[in-house]
Amino acid sequence: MAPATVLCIGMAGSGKTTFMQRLNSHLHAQKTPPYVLNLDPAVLKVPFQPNIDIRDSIKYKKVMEEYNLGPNGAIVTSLNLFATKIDQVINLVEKRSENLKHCIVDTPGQIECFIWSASGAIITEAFASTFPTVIAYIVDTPRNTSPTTFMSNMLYACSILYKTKLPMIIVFNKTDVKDAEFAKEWMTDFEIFQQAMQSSDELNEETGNGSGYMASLVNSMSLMLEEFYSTLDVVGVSSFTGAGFDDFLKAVDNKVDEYNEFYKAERDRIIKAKEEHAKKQKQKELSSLMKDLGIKDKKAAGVEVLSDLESEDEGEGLVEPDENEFKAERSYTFPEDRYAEIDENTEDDLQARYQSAFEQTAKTADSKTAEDIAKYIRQS
Ligand SMILES: Nc1nc2c(ncn2[C@@H]2O[C@H](COP(=O)(O)OP(=O)(O)OP(=O)(O)O)[C@@H](O)[C@H]2O)c(=O)[nH]1
Repeated sequence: MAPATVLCIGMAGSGKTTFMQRLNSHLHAQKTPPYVLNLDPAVLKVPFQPNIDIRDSIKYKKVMEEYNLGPNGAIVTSLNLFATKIDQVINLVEKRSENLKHCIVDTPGQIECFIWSASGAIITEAFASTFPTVIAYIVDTPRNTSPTTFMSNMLYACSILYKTKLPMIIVFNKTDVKDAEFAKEWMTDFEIFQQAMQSSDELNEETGNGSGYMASLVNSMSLMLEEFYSTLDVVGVSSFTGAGFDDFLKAVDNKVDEYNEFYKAERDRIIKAKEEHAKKQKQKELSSLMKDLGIKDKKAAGVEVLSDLESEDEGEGLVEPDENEFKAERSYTFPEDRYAEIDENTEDDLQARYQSAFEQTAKTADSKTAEDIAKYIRQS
């Protein structure tokens, strides 16, 4: 069975690393030790034993010096370097997957370095396309008791859901300091949240009596958030005491079911659609190439594969030309004797020509894809 991958994401100081440590020991106590990854290159000490640690292969300080980068640039560059090896990492996890129930991943506190970078997307995608993958969004509960801070944090979580398109669990951490009931209530009862906002000093300071532009904006956004909350599982935990970790694991199981039922199907659909589009594109290119080569005997040339395309896309496929018109139009490209050669070619010979023409097209298509990827990375 494929292990459930939990990506721990959260603002700096929300307690991701401590949460990872507690989750690791909790799973060890249940005799189901997880596979542990640390993807934070800048962390000085990790209080758990990771199976794979980005710091073993990439020295963050050296990256800073060598590329003359600031702290965040160095995190992104370290992740870029790591992303080039992600297939090897996935292979390592896959090799152990038979005996694994969970794979847990710690990420850098600078969320944007991970979520909004090309390498973060590559790493997330590599996991999500191999294992059922869930985001655990860690929230520092005591620091989110103000409705505006709370809502900003939830908007950030929403943008992560939008970017990763993966099932998400909101984990209210540090419940030993502040119980998470207030937050759960805000997420389930819109009126209670509105009341909290109206009596919020923070909001009143800016708008006089909580009724200006800010208040109405916050109101509209909280309506949008209601929709977002309905897709989430919410748990309160204390990474210090270990409270709430059984609930968290139940939420992971729940989200894995959701992943298999909805998210995986959606992912597979997108990947299939992309593959089919690329296939059609290649067939189209091949079709016009065959036309340019002036190959008449479609069957001998092995182009019966085009029949689907021809029926779907009339006029764009390989069209049987009128005999006279064909010769008159193409005579400057292919002299008469060449035509004779084509017509009399054996099936094998034509197949070889077809093959080489196809490879040529494929090469062009690949280099275009590579160019597009480079363009995307440069833009993002
Ligand atoms: N009271 C309490 N403190 C916690 C809990 N979890 C973490 N902390 C404290 O919160 C602070 C930040 O914890 P970290 O685990 O380093 O947070 P992080 O999100 O990994 O931080 P970055 O690596 O900077 O992103 C530390 O002082 C922890 O001791 C908790 O459940 N309860």
